Amino acid sequence: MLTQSKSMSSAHLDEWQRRSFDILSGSCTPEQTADAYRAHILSIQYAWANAELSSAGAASLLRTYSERYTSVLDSDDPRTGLNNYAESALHLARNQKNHSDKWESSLTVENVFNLPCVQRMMRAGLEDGTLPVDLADVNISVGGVVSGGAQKGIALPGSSSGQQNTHRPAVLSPRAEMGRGVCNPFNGAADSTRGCEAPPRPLLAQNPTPIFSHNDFNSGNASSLPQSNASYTSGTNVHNQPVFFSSTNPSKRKNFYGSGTESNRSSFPSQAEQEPRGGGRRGEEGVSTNFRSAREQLIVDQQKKNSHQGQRTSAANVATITKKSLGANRARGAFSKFVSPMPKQDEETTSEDNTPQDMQPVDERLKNFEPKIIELIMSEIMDHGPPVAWDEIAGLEFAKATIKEIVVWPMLRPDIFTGLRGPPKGILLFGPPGTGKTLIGKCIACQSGATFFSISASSLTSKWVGEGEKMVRALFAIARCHQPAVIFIDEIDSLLSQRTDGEHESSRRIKTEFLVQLDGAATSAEDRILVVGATNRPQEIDEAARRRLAKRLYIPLPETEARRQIVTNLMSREKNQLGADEMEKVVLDTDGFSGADMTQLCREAALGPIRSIRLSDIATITAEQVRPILYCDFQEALKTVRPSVSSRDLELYEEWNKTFGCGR
Ligand SMILES: Nc1ncnc2c1ncn2[C@@H]1O[C@H](COP(=O)(O)OP(=O)(O)OP(=O)(O)O)[C@@H](O)[C@H]1O
Ligand SMILES: [Mg+2]
Repeated sequence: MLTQSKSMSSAHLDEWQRRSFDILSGSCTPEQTADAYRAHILSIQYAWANAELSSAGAASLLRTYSERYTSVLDSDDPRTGLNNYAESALHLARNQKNHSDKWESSLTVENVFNLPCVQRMMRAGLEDGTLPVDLADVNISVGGVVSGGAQKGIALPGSSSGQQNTHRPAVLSPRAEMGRGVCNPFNGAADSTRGCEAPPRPLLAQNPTPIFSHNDFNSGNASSLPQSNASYTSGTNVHNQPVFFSSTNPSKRKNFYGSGTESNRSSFPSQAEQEPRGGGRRGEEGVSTNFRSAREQLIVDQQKKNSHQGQRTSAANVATITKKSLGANRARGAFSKFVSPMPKQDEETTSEDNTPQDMQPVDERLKNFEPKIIELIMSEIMDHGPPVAWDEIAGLEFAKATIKEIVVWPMLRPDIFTGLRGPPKGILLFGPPGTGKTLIGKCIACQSGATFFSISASSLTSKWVGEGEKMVRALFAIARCHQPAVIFIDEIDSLLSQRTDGEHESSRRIKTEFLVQLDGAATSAEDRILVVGATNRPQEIDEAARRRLAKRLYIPLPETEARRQIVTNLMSREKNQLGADEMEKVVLDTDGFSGADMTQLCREAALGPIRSIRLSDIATITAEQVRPILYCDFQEALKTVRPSVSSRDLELYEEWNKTFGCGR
């Protein structure tokens, strides 16, 4: 050995010698011996790789030490070997399920009779009156189902199905017939009409008979089987009298899965019925096994998957109906439920054509629009927010009456508001800031009963050329689908400002499209779409848009009465000691204030009692101990709150109203 490795480096040789000595000393455990041999093998490989050893020498050494190494590993003597192989093999055998466990013969009790050789034998038997193998003697075990061949509802050509209790087997032609013919071989022979009504008992488990093996049952009550040497001991053994079943009776098939009565158990389901039920088949036959063939399992899995998908799809459909899009129909305002901008798992469900459910247009008329655009527009629908009543809007009686006349009533009674009484298709609310234009829009949304689209100019603009026009088109198309509809465009001046030569092409095109759509909405008499625009810069609105927004209503600064109403409304919710004369003084002092300014003044005054509390008390004082709002608080507030609308601006509005407004 050492001579073979003469050329190995001295260091390796030293190691080699030490290991060899250890092995030979007999003091090593099998593990140490195996390790030493493995180190030997590595040394040989190393030496050969470094050309310290010839190939022939390396091969010889490797063979020798590999054999020794494996002999240590495989030896089942615990003193000299590790028995790795046996251990792992046994471990595998113990713990790992053998795939062959799941193998099932493709032969079934149905198809075995379709085999040409079987057919031949049966035909031969029919022709000469004898069978090469008497089916009565035949016990068939296929795929876990044992069947006495003569018991099958075998219908030979020419034989009638009514030939019950005859031992002569017939050719079982249709597959279903054969399946039907397979019966429990423990039937009582005397009552063949009952078919397989004998108490069920495990078949294969007790009598694993090879295919087409002859019965070796003891002869028993064979009187009813004159030509059969098959035997049975009632209730225990197979009796093989021929029994014919009518396989075409669907009720029988159903009964198989029915109440489990004896008669029900007598009929086996056809293959078509058996397969989807998977492993339950044999369980019902009495063999308690949960085994399913791979194909059965596949079918069950697919059914589960399909039904699950079906549920998901229907759930997604419901989601599509109830919640058309992300954010669509979303409640706005502080009290609305948060809707995540991220689509939920269920919402990502796609339909068969892989179109996300959410993205599917809900109306035929919208099919030309991209789902994303529809999505965006739908998200602008204002379903409900904090309700605003007409009474909450102080003053503005003429504007409110006009809006009721042309918005609310026609929406509620379209049958009356027809022809010349038909409402205008566009309204412009203009006036100084903070006078309640947006408030009116919210009130229309609540009170009109129409689908309310609250559109901001920014949602209709896009950096992509052409996208903005599509958005405008989609907006009107969707509004048509949701009639009656109100399209409220706050700050409409930013969308429909006058078209100039220097403006960007895309914004110009959006405007044009909007004007076209506005006209389109106006020309169609049936459409009940109202565009309500609000602006505090009416002079900037394009003249073409101005014409289309036929009813232009001035929303002025609140008059004395309106201011009183605002203050009264707001103070009624707070603890105050404002006398009537003091209230009057407040109202007179606030001439030129807008509704928003009045609100701001009241807020400021409401802070007066809090400011009067000493800093040390602020943490401990109860709400009841806070003093009521007094006139002096308003006086203080009036020092800081100023009207936001200048008289010069006011003149401009008045002027524009005189020129273009529809007010009196
Ligand atoms: N007529 C009013 N009656 C009661 N409150 C009003 C009235 N006008 C304004 N307000 C108060 O002012 C707030 C702002 O009003 P709103 O937003 O409707 O003004 P606007 O006319 O739309 O202003 P802008 O032109 O700046 O958009 C309202 O929330 C409301 O509290
Ligand atoms: Mg506004």
